[in-house]
This record gives sequence, structure tokens and C-alpha cells, in this order.
Amino acid sequence: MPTNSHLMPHLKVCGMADADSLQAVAALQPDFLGFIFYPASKRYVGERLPAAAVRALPAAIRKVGVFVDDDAATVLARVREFDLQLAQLHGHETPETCAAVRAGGVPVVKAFAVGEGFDFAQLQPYVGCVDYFLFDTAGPQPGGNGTAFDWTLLQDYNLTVPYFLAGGIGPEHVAALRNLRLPGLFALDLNSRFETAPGTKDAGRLEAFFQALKA
Ligand SMILES: O=C(O)c1ccccc1NCC(=O)[C@H](O)[C@H](O)COP(=O)(O)O
Repeated sequence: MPTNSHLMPHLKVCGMADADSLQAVAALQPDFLGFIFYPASKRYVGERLPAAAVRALPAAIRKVGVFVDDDAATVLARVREFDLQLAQLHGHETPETCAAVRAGGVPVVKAFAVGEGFDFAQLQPYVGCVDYFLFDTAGPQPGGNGTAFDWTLLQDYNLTVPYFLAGGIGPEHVAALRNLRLPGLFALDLNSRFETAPGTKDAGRLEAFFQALKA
């Protein structure tokens, strides 16, 4: 079982789709930045963000492409175009699809929508096919729903795969996050609660959050 629960988790800011706020957020040096390649998302990269702007980000920031039910070839083509370091598969991708992306040389984050009665047994077939899990709140959209789930559901997590904690994390969670001791917790994923508009992040709010977490 991973034992890093007492350490400061890594930080990922997801759903970047605006060139100006991308620069401002990159200056805060988060560990990961996420880019959404799901056309139905309000944060779809689409025409809003040229690949060159993403490719030009500092190498220390790992760039994560977020995909929903794409095949491995589509994911890998975007990875090459945008110079992404990880693929986050946020739909109903099978372990085989995850393994195919990984076989293309790209570490995989497999997202799961968590609600009451979440069946942790469904994770087992993915062990060995993914590098990380991401636990997000179940909701009407595949992601970016802006609501938190009951994190105590993860208290008994006992798999070797580290995970990102996502779903509605916002400034009001600082105290709870500072005291959070969850086995396997690797990173916090921040998105809609730090936006001025979908895809446009509020760098000031993020900076205050980062500082409060690290204080
Ligand atoms: O954010 C989206 O619009 C989105 C749409 C479809 C699939 C995934 C999406 N986001 C992926 C993320 O990793 C988000 O950060 C995660 O869902 C948490 O978002 P939020 O609840 O807004 O904090």
C-alpha cells in the first residue's frame, strides 16, 4: 500500500483552454496541467488553444491530455501533436484501451466517477494497465461537475496504484486537505472552482490556494 499520505500531494490544474490564463497558471509551477480533448466539454481545447502554446510550456510541468472514450490511436495522435506527457482517460475505457495507450509510451491516468456505493472491485482489472487512478465525483458530465464526493470512501484504499483526488475541490477545502491522510493519495486535481469562465483559470485564486496548502 502506498505510504505517501503524510506528504504534500502534487497539484494538477485541469481544463486549461485560454492562452492568457495558461501563462499565468504556468507561472505558479503546478506539477501538472490538464487539457481537455472532449468536444462536448465547455473546456474543450478545440480552436481555443494552439498546440504551439501547449508545447511551449516549461518542461517541469507535466501536460495531461484528458480524453473521453477515444481509441488509443486518437489519444496517441493528440499526445504527439501537443507534446503531452500523460493521457487521462475519463470515460468508460477498458483495461485493454488503457494498456494500448501505455504501449504507445504514454503513462495513463484512468478516471472513475465516485458516488455512494462505489465498487472498488472494478479497479482491480486496471492494475498493471495504468499508472494512476483519478477519483472524480459522479455527475451529469463525465468531468468538471464542480461537486465533491465523500473522501472518507478512500480511507480503506489498499491498491498499489497512486491516485489523483478530483471533484469540486475549492478554496473552502484548504483546512480539510491539510489534515487529509488518505492511503495512495498522489495529487489534487483542481478545475471549475478556480475559474472565471469555463477554461479560463483565476491564477490569483489558485496562488492563494497553493500558498494556504503549503503554509
Ligand atoms: O472539466 C471538464 O469539462 C471535463 C469534461 C469531460 C471529462 C473530464 C473533464 N474534466 C477532467 C478533470 O480532471 C477535472 O479536473 C475533474 O473532473 C474535476 O473537475 P471539477 O469538479 O470541476 O473540480
